[in-house]
Amino acid sequence: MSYITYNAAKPLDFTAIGRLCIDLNANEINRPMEETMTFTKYVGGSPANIAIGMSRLGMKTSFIGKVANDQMGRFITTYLENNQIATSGVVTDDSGAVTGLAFTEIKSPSECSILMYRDNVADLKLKPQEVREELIANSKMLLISGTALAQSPSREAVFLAIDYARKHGVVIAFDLDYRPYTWSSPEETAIYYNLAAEKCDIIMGTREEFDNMETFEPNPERDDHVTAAKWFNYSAQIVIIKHGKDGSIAYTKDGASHRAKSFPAKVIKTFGAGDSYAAGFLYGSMQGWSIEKSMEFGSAAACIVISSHSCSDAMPSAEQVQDYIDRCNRGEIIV
Ligand SMILES: Nc1ncnc2c1ncn2[C@@H]1O[C@H](COP(=O)(O)OP(=O)(O)O)[C@@H](O)[C@H]1O
Ligand SMILES: O=C(O)C[C@@H](O)[C@H](O)C(=O)COP(=O)(O)O
Repeated sequence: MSYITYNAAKPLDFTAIGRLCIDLNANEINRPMEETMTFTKYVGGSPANIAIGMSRLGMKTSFIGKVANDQMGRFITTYLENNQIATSGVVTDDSGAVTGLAFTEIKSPSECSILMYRDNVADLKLKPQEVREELIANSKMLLISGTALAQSPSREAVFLAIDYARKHGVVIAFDLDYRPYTWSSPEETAIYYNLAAEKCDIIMGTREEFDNMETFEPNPERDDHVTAAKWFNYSAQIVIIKHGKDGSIAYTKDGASHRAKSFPAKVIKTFGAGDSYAAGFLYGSMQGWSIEKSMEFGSAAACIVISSHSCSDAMPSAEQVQDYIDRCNRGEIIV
């Protein structure tokens, strides 16, 4: 059972709204950033990574966002176009805003962190009037991402996109994607995350990300079941709580829970796991696969990305993901 019905008449499979940024991933790995001298540039930002993942998996994909009017902004737009992602919804800032940067530190395969430069970033300047209704109306799924709710006018742009999606029968997926930068208080974070989550069909996040939403409804045991149950009183059909290497649990509106183990992986760095998992899972859901099969696909896609240097550029094709699953099942991936 797949739990979600997509409108097959819509020409676009997937539209994401939110940040388009740059990742600068440390080339000299297994050391602190203080000792890192060179970085490789990739397109980044969680919703951008997920859109690239969906496109690599063969989904007709478009993006709604804002880029800086500079070399980095043009690099991002060109990369999306080269990856068959429609950019008619990507507007260029005219206020002198800059491109958000995420420098990544890879101290060890399990000790990774991100140093973000996000003052006056173009992605948070997306205005409601720049959100093209027809792009959303023509999509089977809209993906929103929590960081875009951190500031106005991007916050209002995302809420308008949600309204358009609901008006036109578009499935809404919410990747919580919590980045502390640009949020001003735990209360502000919880209020806007909750307001958005109420309207979404699929909600995905890590345990820590869901904790941030529970400021006003403490869940002292950090019980996944308690967390998920709340959302079935609103619009949610599926709530996924991710636990890194320990796998993930999907709760569904019928009261069932579905667990996915992680696959073995030769990990280079852990970031990018969530974005590739999201792309793999959402792809499976759009194929009408069971929750378990979709989660398995997401988990294997995550392994491919965390075994690679980049997030966006390493997003796999469906054949690569299936091959990874087959190799794991044959015991060929030994960590
Ligand atoms: N070290 C790991 N080894 C294998 N799979 C992993 C590992 N870390 C994450 N994953 C896979 O990626 C999924 C998402 O990872 P997680 O770390 O929970 O999300 P995020 O990157 O958003 O923090 C997990 O459910 C798991 O399937
Ligand atoms: O989200 C960002 O702005 C940075 C990402 O591009 C980054 O590479 C990353 O951290 C991915 O996040 P994750 O998939 O949740 O680990």
